[in-house]
Amino acid sequence: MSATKLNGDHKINGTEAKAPFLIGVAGGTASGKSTVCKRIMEKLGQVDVDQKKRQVVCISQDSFYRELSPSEIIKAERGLFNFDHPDAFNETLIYDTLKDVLAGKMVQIPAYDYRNHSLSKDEILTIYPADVVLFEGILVFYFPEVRKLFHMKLFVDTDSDTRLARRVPRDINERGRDLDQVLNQYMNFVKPAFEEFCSPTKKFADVIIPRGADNSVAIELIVQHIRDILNKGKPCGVRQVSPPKLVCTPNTSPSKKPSPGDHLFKRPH
Ligand SMILES: Nc1ncnc2c1ncn2[C@@H]1O[C@H](COP(=O)(O)OP(=O)(O)O)[C@@H](O)[C@H]1O
Ligand SMILES: O=c1ccn([C@@H]2O[C@H](COP(=O)(O)O)[C@@H](O)[C@H]2O)c(=O)[nH]1
Repeated sequence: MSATKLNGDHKINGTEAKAPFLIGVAGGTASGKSTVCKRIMEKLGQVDVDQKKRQVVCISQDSFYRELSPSEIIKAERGLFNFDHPDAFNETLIYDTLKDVLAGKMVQIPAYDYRNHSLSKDEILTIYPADVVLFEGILVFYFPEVRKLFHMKLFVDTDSDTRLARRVPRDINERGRDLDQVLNQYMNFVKPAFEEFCSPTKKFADVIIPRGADNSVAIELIVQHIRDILNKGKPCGVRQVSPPKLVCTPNTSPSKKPSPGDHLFKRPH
């Protein structure tokens, strides 16, 4: 799954691959994990940047659902497969992929096709080496070996009624489900698995974000912390990789007015 080609900042087959700062973002379904990641990327001026040049990238744990057998697919179509159990994920592939990411390698991962309960054969996402990698999903802190890889762990803590109220329209409108299927799956699998497997991982978080993306103060603090860590080059907590060498340089050149995406990180000369 990992590729050997590295982008311009790296030596192909060399030793100077960039080691990113790896952030895990966990939380219950529809808690706002993806939205929080998007806000972080926006605040770091990354959203409009070309994929190959992004300094902050995001990977979804959903790209690591394991392939289902034909009988499991039939169950899934009836809302009878437990996609919220740790066994639904390919733990080894998550670990190996994150190790490659930490080694500064480019990785290619399939998008997840929620309508067909399978990894997309057509949409392959290329994750180029970056300075900061966000890895988001319901069970990203569940597997101990995976958990140890993160430099920072965030848990998006949104009230379960709010999460259900968001999940129902999302699953119907974006994931091709009907109301009965969504509610049955929620009551039979999603809610019990959240309580058994996801919620207990909150204790591993460095930062808990109540109310998810609505919590702009928490997001701003996290973004500032990421900037500080990158500037200092000395992340605290688990350290398995060298920090990226970045300095925070707002573009204040008198000849050029700063514009929204025009800020934050610049490599030292
Ligand atoms: N703060 C918020 N206010 C309103 N809607 C939100 C908020 N955060 C997320 N949503 C919506 O809820 C749904 C789930 O959010 P998402 O970020 O995809 O959650 P997750 O990644 O945890 O599943 C999406 O439709 C999203 O637009
Ligand atoms: O085929 C599938 C795969 C996953 N799900 C549900 O998705 C959520 C995880 O995604 P979030 O974006 O974090 O909500 C999980 O609760 C699974 O139940 C699915 O329904 N079908």
